[in-house]
Amino acid sequence: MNRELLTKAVAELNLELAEQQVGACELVLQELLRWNKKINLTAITSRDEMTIKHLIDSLHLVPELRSGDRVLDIGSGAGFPALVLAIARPDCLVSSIDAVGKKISFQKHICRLLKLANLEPLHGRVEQLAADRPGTFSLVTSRAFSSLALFVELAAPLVSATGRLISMRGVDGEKEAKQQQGQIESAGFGLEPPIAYRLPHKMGERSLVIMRKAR
Ligand SMILES: C[S@@+](CC[C@H](N)C(=O)[O-])C[C@H]1O[C@@H](n2cnc3c(N)ncnc32)[C@H](O)[C@@H]1O
Repeated sequence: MNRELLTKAVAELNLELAEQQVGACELVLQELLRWNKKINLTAITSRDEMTIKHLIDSLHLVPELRSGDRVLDIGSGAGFPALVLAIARPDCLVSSIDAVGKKISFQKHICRLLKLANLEPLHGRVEQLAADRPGTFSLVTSRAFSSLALFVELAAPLVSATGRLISMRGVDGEKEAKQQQGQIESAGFGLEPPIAYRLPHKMGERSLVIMRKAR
């Protein structure tokens, strides 16, 4: 992990991460590289790119969490953003779900290693979770999971009556959200102002599309 890059991003985002939380992020990347030699978990393997595209990108979601949030990260893969959220926000309870067992095994390994009690990695399909735990989560997130419309369709049954959905998207997030505003509203959500940001080292532009359950 590139500590300098991470520390700079933490300061710019006004986050308060203790040394132990920064160390936990470092360990996630170390373990990801180690596991990646045996099972394919990520295509990104350079130190700076992993720091930026996995850790710093995920950190942009941290200020959007409210204390006590019950978060679900759909299609969490090797744990981005779920692992970073759980490390950075011990005041929130994070569940993550992925259909691929080895990805969830990696997240469980990190939980054991870091004694991360506020992360619950679940192996399965989100469609089944919606049937098992309807209306459970105050915030449902995803990154690189699906179209915005499909995310809203799959997340809607899982979110609580006053909950929010946040889709981490590329540069076109705001445009996509406007194009699909009708569908989003018919699913029972209102669009909040999106958040656009740039990753360091010109590694891309990203956006957070935020939707709140309409009363
Ligand atoms: C491109 S990966 C993104 C992983 C991670 N969020 C990231 O940004 O690094 C999408 C993930 O969604 C998972 N996925 C796709 N459909 C799913 C479903 N219906 N239920 C649970 N997971 C699903 C896949 O197994 C895959 O790991």
